Amino acid sequence: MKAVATEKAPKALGPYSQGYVHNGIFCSAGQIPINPATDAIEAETIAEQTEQVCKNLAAVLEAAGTSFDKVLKTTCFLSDMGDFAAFNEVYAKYFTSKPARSCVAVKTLPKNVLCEVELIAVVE
Ligand SMILES: C=C(N)C(=O)O
Repeated sequence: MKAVATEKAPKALGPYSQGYVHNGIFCSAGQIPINPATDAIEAETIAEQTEQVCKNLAAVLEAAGTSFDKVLKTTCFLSDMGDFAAFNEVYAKYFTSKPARSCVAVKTLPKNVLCEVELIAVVE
């Protein structure tokens, strides 16, 4: 089992890793829209926050030796299901292979962000 760690994605906010690879499978931690260069949340709108989340996921996927086209499943957390359409618009640009997905609205997310996404991908 190998922990994934990259400075191109935000540091963990608590007792967890950015992800783990085991037996050809990568499981990521949930990514929220922190800019890893500044450790700050600069993105404001759901579109901007989704874009930052996807950039962070790109970084952990790369560090794990895989990519968006190898993603099997994502889990998406929104703080407001009213953001569903705007979230999907940005999400669809990155997840072009349309992996399996669950999307739920939750009461609050860490740092009061609007969205968080975690994923499972194949590492070949
Ligand atoms: C942001 C997270 N992934 C967390 O707090 O677990």
